[in-house]
Amino acid sequence: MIKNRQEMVQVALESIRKKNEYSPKVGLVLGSGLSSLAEEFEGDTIPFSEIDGYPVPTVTGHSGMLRLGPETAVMAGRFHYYEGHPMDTVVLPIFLLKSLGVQTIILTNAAGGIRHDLAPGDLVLLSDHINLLGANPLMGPNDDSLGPRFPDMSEVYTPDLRRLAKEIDPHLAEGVYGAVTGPSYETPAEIRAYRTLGIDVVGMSTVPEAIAARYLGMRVCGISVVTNKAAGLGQGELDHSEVVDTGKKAEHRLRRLLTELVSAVRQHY
Ligand SMILES: O=P(O)(O)O[C@@H]1C[C@H](O)[C@@H](CO)O1
Ligand SMILES: Nc1nc2[nH]cnc2c(=O)[nH]1
Repeated sequence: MIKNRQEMVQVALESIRKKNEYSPKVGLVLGSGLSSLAEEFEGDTIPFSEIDGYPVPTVTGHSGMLRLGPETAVMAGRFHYYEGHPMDTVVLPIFLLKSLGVQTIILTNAAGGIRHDLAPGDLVLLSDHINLLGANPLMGPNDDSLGPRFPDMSEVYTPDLRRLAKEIDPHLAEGVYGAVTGPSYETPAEIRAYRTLGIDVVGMSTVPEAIAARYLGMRVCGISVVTNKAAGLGQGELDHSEVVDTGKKAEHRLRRLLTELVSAVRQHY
């Protein structure tokens, strides 16, 4: 299994290296409705379809391209467990970013707000997460040259990065992200249960990526865009097209946060 993943990384890396040789230190993954933020960052645009062995996103709002430049590598789109991908594929972008030279990763997503003070359009800086996916991307044989068999997860979201983000946007909310498989949204009863667990925002991604990134020794920052109140807390039914639309509307505030955070990271490390 591990061999497969490392082979996939190698194949993908070789096809990217035919296009450019940049080794940026900062990586970003853009969630639902956030793909156009990639244009904020300098680099060559490489469609996922031109990266050998790389899947193409099947979800609206994930454009499916890598923007690779001297300072940043931006994945506009990601692979979700609910799309039917094995965990190795879900975290392939993280292993690939690591092999490109990335040391700090900023993971973004669209999420449902569970905590009462969170409204659509709000940004939430992740302080921690709860993995309800029933799977972990590090299961299977371990390659000790990449990371430890039992990696510590007591500080997944690097405190220093959270401090930098709060300096840029002092009103930024903080909260715990809960990852579920989806693709069905939650029932109101599930949301009440998740609240008692301490989950502030709920989504279908990010956690496997964060686990893989910490395993690989990267600094990790997580940012959720609250695209809707979670099931039973708002009005009406949940709909992915609204998730994408609200994600796009939050782009302005997120754009400033991401661009300033990237420059702060470059100065800081
Ligand atoms: O990739 P993210 O986590 O931003 O996408 C969220 C979770 C589902 O893929 C989708 C549900 O609307 O948005
Ligand atoms: N699981 C889940 N994912 C989301 N992504 C955006 N909104 C939601 C939500 O309410 N629940």
